[in-house]
Amino acid sequence: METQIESFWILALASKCSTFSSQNTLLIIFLICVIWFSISLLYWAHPGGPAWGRYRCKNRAQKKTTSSNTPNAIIPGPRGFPVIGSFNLMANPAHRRLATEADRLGAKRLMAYSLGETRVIVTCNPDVAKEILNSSVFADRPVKESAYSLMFNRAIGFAPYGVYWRTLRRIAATHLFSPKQISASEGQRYGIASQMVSEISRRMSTGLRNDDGFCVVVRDVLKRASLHNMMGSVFGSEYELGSAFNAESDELGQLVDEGYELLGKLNWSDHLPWLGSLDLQRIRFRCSQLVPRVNRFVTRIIQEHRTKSLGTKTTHDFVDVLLSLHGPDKLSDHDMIAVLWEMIFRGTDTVAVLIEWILARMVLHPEVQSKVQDELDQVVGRSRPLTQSDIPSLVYLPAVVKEVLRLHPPGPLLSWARLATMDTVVDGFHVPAGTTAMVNMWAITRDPQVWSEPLEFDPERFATRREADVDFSVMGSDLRLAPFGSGRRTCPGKALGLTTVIFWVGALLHEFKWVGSGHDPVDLSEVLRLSCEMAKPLAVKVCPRRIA
Ligand code: HEM
Repeated sequence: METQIESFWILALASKCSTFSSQNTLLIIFLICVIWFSISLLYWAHPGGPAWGRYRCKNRAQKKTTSSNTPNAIIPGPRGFPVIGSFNLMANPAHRRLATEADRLGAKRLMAYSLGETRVIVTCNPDVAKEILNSSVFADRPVKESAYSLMFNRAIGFAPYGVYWRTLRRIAATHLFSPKQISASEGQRYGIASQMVSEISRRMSTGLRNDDGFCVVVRDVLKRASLHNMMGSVFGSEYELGSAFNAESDELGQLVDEGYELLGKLNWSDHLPWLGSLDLQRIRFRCSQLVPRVNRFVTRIIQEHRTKSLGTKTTHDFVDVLLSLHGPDKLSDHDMIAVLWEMIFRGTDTVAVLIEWILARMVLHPEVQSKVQDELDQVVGRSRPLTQSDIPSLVYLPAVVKEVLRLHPPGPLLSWARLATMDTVVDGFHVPAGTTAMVNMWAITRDPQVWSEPLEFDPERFATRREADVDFSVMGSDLRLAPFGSGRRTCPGKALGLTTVIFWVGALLHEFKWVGSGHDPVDLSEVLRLSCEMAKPLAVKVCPRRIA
């Protein structure tokens, strides 16, 4: 903006000049470039890089006219590159790069950096994380073009903090995520678990064959099971996992995959607005192709529910709930589509990604797997499948799930960042309104000052070692391990997600012994998309262990 104003004055002066020739035009363009370049360098010279430099230069000028009591210590951080800042830090896997940089600069408590024109702060410290996540100042999300294009600004995830967002959270908390609703969907979880067991057995006998015999790649089964589970709770639909062709769930699966890919990308034009019209990564184009397909799909489901509710429908899914709202809670069709689409979208990948990490760890640590299975044998016995009522009697299985959440949180940077809605102070530093704040949960859960032997996979730390750790809550009260976030924008689906993961993992470990495929050993490399997945899908062998 400043550069544009300066250019305007130079051009205005030049136009008054009688000797305005092509030679002078070149000189003026050269001068503009020099001025632009000098200003860029000036901004870039500040700790944290260009976006922080721009803010401080402007603010210094303002401070001369107003008196301010805010702390003026400078948050340490990398300068990155002129104009673009530290885009390199967001290259995959961003959580590792950010942690290494914070360590290098001694800025683990708070580090500032720039993504183009966006000021960002990130913490690798549980106390500072608490300060950020639990503050009402950070209850908003930064604008992300793909999220807005995909309608998430009218759903919970990206709705601005305010009455509309609060209404949606209340409706979802009452009708989808309440303990009553979660136990009402017990039968559905059980049914899908049995289907998974059959499907994995089928794939094991007919699946991929290598020198080592047959093996099964579980990701597809987990994702489809998770999608069916959400479609059941939200749309009331039921599908068979094994059925070779199911047009409806295939189509929704594709829509979710495409949305997941788009939302997980770092969009340059979110941070360099002057690139906006170019759509260099084709994100806007792909969103514009996806949204009409989502609209058509969800509108059809809503219409079917409208027609059915005119008849004698007894069961109530989340579409029925939204259609029954009245008064100020009533949603337009467009908003309803956004909310339903978000629930399917968010509930599918997180659960599947986490289960794949847990199974990978079980293959890598057979002694831990045996211990879970011994507990299952004691509590359930081998003559019947696991049921939800067995879960409260299990101690070691939840400890294993917590330990995997610690080492492989599906959202290592807590998926979606927060936005400062007003000037504030974090860890004694002034943080201006409009700053994006991130928590590096992955770095916190691997910090040797927070966890003893943090790189060891050791579920015992949550099972037997100290009483306090058996009761350790991963739901957001203790920021040493808060994989679902914390504060006002904490994950509303956390209880449903965790219940599903614990039950399905329990069922899969009760039914099968999981061993590595010699041909495709377990590879713990990560790739950070919207969630942090295994870069190489898990391929395993399973042996039935229960008496049929
Ligand atoms: C293992 C499972 C899951 C994990 C690890 C997870 C993780 C997260 C995280 C880290 C956040 C950001 C929290 C923050 O900013 O403090 C989040 C937000 C959210 N999650 Fe989950 N989640 C899971 C399951 C689910 C499920 C099953 C649903 C819904 C069906 C869901 C719906 C949402 C929504 C709507 C938000 C946005 C909340 C808001 O902005 O107010 N999540 N989740």
